[in-house]
Amino acid sequence: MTTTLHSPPVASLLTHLFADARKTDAAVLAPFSALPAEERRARLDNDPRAFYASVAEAYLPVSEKLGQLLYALTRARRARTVVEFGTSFGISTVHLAAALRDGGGGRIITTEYEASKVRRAKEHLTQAGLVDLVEFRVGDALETLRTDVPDGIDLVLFDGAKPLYLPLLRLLEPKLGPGALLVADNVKMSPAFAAHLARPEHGYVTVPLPWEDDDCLFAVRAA
Ligand SMILES: C[S@@+](CC[C@H](N)C(=O)[O-])C[C@H]1O[C@@H](n2cnc3c(N)ncnc32)[C@H](O)[C@@H]1O
Repeated sequence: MTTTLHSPPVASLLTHLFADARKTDAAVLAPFSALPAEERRARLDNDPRAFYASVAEAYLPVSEKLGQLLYALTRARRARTVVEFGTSFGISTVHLAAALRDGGGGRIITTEYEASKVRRAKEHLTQAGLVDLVEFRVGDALETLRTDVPDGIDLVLFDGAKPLYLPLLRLLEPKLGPGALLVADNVKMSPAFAAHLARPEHGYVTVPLPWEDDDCLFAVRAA
């Protein structure tokens, strides 16, 4: 028996997308990577909209490991409702949607600034045979997720502009179901978000994922 994640159309699409991402991102991000660390940090923190527009050709995907974890968590949670902040070209969305398919269905609401990225993400989800599970919202997540988000969210992936992690969490908190799962990538760049989750009175149990090449945080809404 094979999962949707490992089935031929999805597995070969992901192999191709990860390979293209390695090649494309190295080229697109080269000028940014050449800047001093402080300058890179300032660009990301001060004007994330301009930063993401300047690298709109880059995938900036989750790692293969994090993709596998997203699939596993979505299945384990028996998720029906998933929210994703940061669609890009849809690599993480494919993992989440494959898990929903294997778990019996559901809906991913995913949101992205760049309309050109959403077009490509839709193509990828269509190639994977998973597009029916995904609702794409184009625009700033703080606006696109302000309305029409159902109660009882099972899992949220935070993978967009880091200064928005905490405001978005606050926006979505009333909609989180008991035991909801949160996964945040590059969380060191969002210390206020990590600090909010770490305070016992906020009701989360958090686990940093100890991956040397990535800084992800996993949290459960436990109370
Ligand atoms: C790290 S990439 C997402 C990668 C994607 N999750 C994947 O694994 O393929 C971040 C994306 O979030 C988008 N983004 C950043 N801030 C956003 C915001 N405030 N609203 C909507 N999209 C945003 C960027 O344009 C970029 O494409």
